[in-house]
Amino acid sequence: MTQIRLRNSLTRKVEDFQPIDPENVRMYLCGPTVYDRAHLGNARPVVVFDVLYRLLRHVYGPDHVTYVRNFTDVDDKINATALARKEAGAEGSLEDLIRARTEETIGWYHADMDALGALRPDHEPRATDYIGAMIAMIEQLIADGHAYAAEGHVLFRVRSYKEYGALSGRTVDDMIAGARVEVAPFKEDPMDFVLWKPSDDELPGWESPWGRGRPGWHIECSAMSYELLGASFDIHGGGIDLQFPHHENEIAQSCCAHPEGSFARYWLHNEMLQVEGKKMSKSLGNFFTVRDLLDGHDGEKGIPGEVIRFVFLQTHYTKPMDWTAEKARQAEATLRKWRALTAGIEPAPSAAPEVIAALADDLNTAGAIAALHQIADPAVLKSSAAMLGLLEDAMGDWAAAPEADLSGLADKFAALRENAMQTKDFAPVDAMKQALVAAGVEVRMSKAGVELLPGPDFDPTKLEGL
Ligand SMILES: Nc1ncnc2c1ncn2[C@@H]1O[C@H](COP(=O)(O)OP(=O)(O)OP(=O)(O)O)[C@@H](O)[C@H]1O
Ligand SMILES: [Zn+2]
Repeated sequence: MTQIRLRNSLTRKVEDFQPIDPENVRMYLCGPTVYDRAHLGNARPVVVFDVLYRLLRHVYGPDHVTYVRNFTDVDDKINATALARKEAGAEGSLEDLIRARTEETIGWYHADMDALGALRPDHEPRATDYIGAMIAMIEQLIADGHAYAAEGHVLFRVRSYKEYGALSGRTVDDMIAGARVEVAPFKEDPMDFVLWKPSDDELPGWESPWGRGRPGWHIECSAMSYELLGASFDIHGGGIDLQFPHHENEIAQSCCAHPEGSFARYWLHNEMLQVEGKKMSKSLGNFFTVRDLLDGHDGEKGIPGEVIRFVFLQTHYTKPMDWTAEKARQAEATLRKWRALTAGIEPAPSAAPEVIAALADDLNTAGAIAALHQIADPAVLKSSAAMLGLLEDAMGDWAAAPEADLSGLADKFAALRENAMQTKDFAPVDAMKQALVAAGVEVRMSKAGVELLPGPDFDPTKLEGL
């Protein structure tokens, strides 16, 4: 059996991966807060952990891996978007608007991540379906002296858990000095964090022993992972931005509520997708959405999901990376070549050992791609690329359509339009526009000029004679 090695953030070492139960290898990934479209950075963990999921399924068998990725559908940012809609005159109760917003966002998320070739996890729990489990966990923590209720809140008593800080390698005192901890009069210690908080009538809330309220973010993952994977499981993943405080708090809650278990054994963190050296994030405003990239935006043409995936996989998940148009161009050229080579070919029964070996070496995806370049047999290329979620039929045959070069036609159309301005005879312009539209070309006219973009029904054969 292939020995997988993974860099464990807990020990800061690359270790042999030994599952608790090879019959059921269990992995949890922190999923999105569903208030808006995912940006490109949010897609990086999805692609990285999808590759790990594929590798685990390959090594242990597809029926012996359980992958859970949650949806955080209770959050102040979701409430704020729903409230803004209500204030803008949307109909329905705030609760209906919140539900509509989270449903819509989950739909977008699925469509976007499917387009990147990510397999759906085995479970995608929504936090609002696990409130009872969260309340039970909080009660246990209070009973054991790890948490206390105060003014409608419940707080985790950080000093009650000696190992706190082990994951991020910092002491509690260092953390207080470095972090923006919220000081509140009802806290025993500024480090203590919220497990439960009160909701006013305007906000979604659930009845609890501490009054009507809602859970804190960290307890959501602890409760959902416990319910679906148990007190001890194998791998916990997420972006490095979640290591502190989110993951540190998950560990504290889970290990204190379930001392019989060890919570996650291997912690994996992906580094950030950056824009000019800074994390792409909603709060910095330096983001573009996955959908923008897929569909095209600001005059740029759309990029196939497979190309986006390939670009991600060329950088090791532990390294920060930038998105560049040049990387996308090169990835597209490689994929077009490989897709032409493997079109209509049945994948070989197994993947090339060098590709598996690279992936088993702490997900060396760049090494696996380098190995793909060396494969001459198209059948083996196809089965090996599938380990990375590439060259699969499920991605559609986007590369089958010839690259459309519409710039010559755009120039011609612009010249016709120029001319019509003088002659006041717009019939030739209209005729050409109709022909372009009939060929599935989107015609955009502005003061700056004419732009022709191939639409979803683009058929280049219909352009002949233009
Ligand atoms: N720039 C990035 N690069 C890689 N992963 C990221 C980046 N930004 C967020 N993530 C990851 O995306 C996942 C979903 O996170 P979440 O929904 O909490 O993001 P968010 O709060 O919407 O993003 P932001 O950080 O932009 O506010 C997490 O695993 C997080 O680590
Ligand atoms: Zn989490």
